[in-house]
Amino acid sequence: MTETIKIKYFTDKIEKLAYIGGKSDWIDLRCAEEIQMKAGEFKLIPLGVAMELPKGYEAHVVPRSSTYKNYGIIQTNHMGIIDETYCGDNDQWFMAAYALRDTEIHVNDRICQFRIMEHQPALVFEETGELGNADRGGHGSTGKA
Ligand SMILES: O=c1ccn([C@H]2C[C@H](O)[C@@H](COP(=O)(O)OP(=O)(O)OP(=O)(O)O)O2)c(=O)[nH]1
Repeated sequence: MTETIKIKYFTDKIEKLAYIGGKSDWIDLRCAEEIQMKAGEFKLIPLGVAMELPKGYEAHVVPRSSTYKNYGIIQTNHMGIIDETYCGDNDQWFMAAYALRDTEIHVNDRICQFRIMEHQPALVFEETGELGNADRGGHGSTGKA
């Protein structure tokens, strides 16, 4: 099964997105402008694209495994969530980045990746004084080994 994503590019300086099945079906995203950051600096890095996702889907954006090694940045929100409603002509995707060292990122560098996910079902919260279940325990309660 395939799904279609409408995509608008904000620059012709980045390569077009490519879905490559097999090795990984996450799609790499590219830096859309020349970026210079000092250690300790935060920046919203434009990714040069806006998209209309398929109906019923959202997108999740995470760094590539090599992003920290190559560029010294981490993603401040840890995972970017792109809502289906983020589909306006000026709704450019960005990566929220914090630099741990002075760094340069060049146009077209692949800095993060995304996949789409179906929305979860609609949820209602039903308040109760007791859940009536046995406690599982958390925070390492199953031990180390
Ligand atoms: O890493 C990200 C995270 C978000 N977005 C865009 C898409 C998303 O739909 C929108 C709003 O994101 P979110 O809801 O996570 O941000 P918020 O801080 O809760 O702002 P809002 O009040 O706009 O919901 O920003 C990105 O481009 N990259």
